[in-house]
Amino acid sequence: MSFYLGIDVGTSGTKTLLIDEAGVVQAEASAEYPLHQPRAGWTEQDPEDWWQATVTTVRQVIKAAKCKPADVRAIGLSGQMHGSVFLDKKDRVLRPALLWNDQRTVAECEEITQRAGGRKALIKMVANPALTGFTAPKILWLRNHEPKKFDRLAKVLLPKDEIRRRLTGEYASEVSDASGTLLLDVVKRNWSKKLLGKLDLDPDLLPPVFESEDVTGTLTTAVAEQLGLTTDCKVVGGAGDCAAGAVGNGVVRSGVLSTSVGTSGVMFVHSDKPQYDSEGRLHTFCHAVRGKWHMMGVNLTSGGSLQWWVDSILQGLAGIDTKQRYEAATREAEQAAAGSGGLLFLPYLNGERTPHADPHARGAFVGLNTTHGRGQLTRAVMEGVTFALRDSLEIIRSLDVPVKEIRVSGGGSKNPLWRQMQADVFGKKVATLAVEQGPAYGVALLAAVGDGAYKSIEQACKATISVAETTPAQRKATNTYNALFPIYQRLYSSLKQDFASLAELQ
Ligand SMILES: Nc1ncnc2c1ncn2[C@@H]1O[C@H](COP(=O)(O)OP(=O)(O)O)[C@@H](O)[C@H]1O
Ligand SMILES: O=C(CO)[C@@H](O)[C@H](O)COP(=O)(O)O
Repeated sequence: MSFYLGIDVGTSGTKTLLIDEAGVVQAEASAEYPLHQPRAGWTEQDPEDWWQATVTTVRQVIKAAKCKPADVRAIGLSGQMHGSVFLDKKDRVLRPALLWNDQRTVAECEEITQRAGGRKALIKMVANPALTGFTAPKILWLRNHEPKKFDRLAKVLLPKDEIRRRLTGEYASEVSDASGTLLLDVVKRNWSKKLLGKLDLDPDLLPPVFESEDVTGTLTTAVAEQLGLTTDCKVVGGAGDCAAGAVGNGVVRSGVLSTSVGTSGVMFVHSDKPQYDSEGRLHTFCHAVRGKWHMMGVNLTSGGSLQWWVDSILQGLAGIDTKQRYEAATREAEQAAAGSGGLLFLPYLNGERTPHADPHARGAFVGLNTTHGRGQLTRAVMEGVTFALRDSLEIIRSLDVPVKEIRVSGGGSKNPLWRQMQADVFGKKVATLAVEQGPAYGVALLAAVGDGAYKSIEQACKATISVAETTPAQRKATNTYNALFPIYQRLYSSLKQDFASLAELQ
């Protein structure tokens, strides 16, 4: 029997699981680590924390599954996208990694756009506009703000690719995650020498780029010993967490769309050819499926908004564990009617990406009155997050991309109220999968494909992934949300200037 490991280096923690060749999960483990915010809008993590979490969870999973080391044939890696691991020539980490939701690079985004010859020229080279979360502006930030460290810079790796380096001793990336650096020619699926030249960046700073199912190396002797595996164990390219999650949801063909309510919110659609939103609100990235692409809208503080609300604001619920806190809060939200009594919430707590690429945008409750209670406020937070996903869905629909089926995933979608709310806000039934294991499952499948257990990723998904349940939209709630959504959409335009003025005062 062959087994495959999937490792997802997430923002809140690393999740690892082991599947057999039929795709059945044998064991899983997770380990959390801190996120550092040295200033408002800055987010950083220590790559060493990711490595320790990887070692701990792999060892736990191997111990629990009781499989023979030689039977673990391949590993797939997934991780939070866009993060920058800066290494010197001896592979020493130069500073904490800047993360996907870090907003410090506004000036560097302008610099990139200008050096590229304007926004249109940039999109032609790398399929996307410059956004603060992406990796290229982080490299320029290091050059502009920490020049001594930049002088020692030898390699820039994405979070999961740093884990790959530690597992195999190899520098490598793959097309889906590399798309989010803003340095990949997304159409040609290789680094854009043209943009690197215009940015005056040495191409050697970047690792070779593979397709997601390609084998990029095998475990080093020391690591194989440390993890209780063998040096024959392969490590495949893997995928950024969005593409990996999509593979884990079976979103590997046209017409199927997935949403994820994690810390971030993602609306992801498969595409057989590169397709663009001319306004650059959706990202156009390579899919983890060979020769395919995807578009996605990303909300920076999606489930993260409910997490903030429940953990930081609902102090009355302190003292009970996280799961119970969410359950208690959402039970109260369930008592409130759809539309939260005319209360709207904007989930832009840390700025936003889709549809408003605005690092200065902030959260807001609008429409408060003295009859509103805690349940309505909690419900408004969940509805605001769901409206933000609908913003992406509307852009996808406006591009004539077929939307036949919506599959929901992520921690938030495990909650029945949030599943129903998504169906009602989208005005379309949503599906949940029999086994929803997210990005770690997706890359474990990629590892199985890389090892030859399946002919293709499409075949692997067909054999292992099935829909368990569908939640239809309720007409009355959909009507309420259809009436509120245009008001929600107008609020950002009304407040945009004030968000900018507030930012100046900080
Ligand atoms: N029981 C629950 N009810 C509602 N939302 C939940 C529940 N449990 C988790 N969540 C939401 O899921 C989010 C975490 O989802 P997850 O997919 O684990 O995120 P990530 O991988 O980004 O850390 C939390 O921020 C929270 O909003
Ligand atoms: O920035 C993006 C995708 O473009 C995020 O999706 C990150 O990849 C992190 O995701 P989570 O840790 O919230 O799942």
